[in-house]
Amino acid sequence: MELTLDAVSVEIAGATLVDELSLKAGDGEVVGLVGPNGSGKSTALRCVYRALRPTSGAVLVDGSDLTAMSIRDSARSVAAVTQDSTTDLDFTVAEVVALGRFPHQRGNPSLSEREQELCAEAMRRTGVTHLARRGVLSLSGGERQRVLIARALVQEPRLLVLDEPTNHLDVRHQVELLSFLRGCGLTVLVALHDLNLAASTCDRLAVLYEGSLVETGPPADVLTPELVRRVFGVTPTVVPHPLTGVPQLLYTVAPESP
Ligand SMILES: Nc1ncnc2c1ncn2[C@@H]1O[C@H](COP(=O)(O)OP(=O)(O)OP(=O)(O)O)[C@@H](O)[C@H]1O
Repeated sequence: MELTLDAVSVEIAGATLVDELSLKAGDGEVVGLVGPNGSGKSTALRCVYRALRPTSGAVLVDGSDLTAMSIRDSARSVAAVTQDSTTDLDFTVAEVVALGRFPHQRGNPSLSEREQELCAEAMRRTGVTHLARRGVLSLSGGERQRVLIARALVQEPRLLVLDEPTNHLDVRHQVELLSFLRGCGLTVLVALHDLNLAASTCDRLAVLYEGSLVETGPPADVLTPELVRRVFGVTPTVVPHPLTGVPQLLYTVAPESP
């Protein structure tokens, strides 16, 4: 599925949070949205998973305007894992994962054999099978995050939108999740803070600064010391990863003089 953001702007209370953002993710492409705190990443993603309507511009999937579709129709194609995808109700893990089937169901809440297998497979993939009967409110942050990813997978989306999905995850689960995103074959739009993981995971990066797109391209073209200094205010040393050649950023932490 091809995703296009066409001059998307979001204005709230007179402030422009996203300013004419145009961006494409081709079928099966993994595109990373990076930028400092408050640069508009979550706001842009909200427009894609329909938690927010752009003030102007359009979000298109395979050329069709998302806002012209019913929420149920778009939820069959677009799944989101977001920082606010929490539930206040103490469903079990298995129940939360099964909720991912909701957009595909027509009045019949029981899962078919195929759907049950889909849920089991998603829980295996995300390593939460052993938690199936636990209440989600009792989980650790990382466990809950993996449950939400399992729920997104059973939605069988063609586009996966993830806002900081590695938050709360330990290093093994970060690497596993991002390796999954690399190989899943879905179109992926993911906001990431860790520029090294973003470089290793994404085909292309889009850099946001104060709501505007300042650079887009393959990680090796985008992550220059100049760009990182200009956008993030730190000057890294950029070295190729010894095994993959992907650019990796090293930072120097020195004690501030009193
Ligand atoms: N509903 C709102 N009303 C007013 N301002 C908002 C609203 N939502 C977000 N903002 C502001 O818009 C800006 C962009 O926020 P956004 O959450 O999109 O940034 P972000 O790049 O995802 O940041 P972070 O890296 O900190 O998660 C921030 O300055 C934020 O305070």
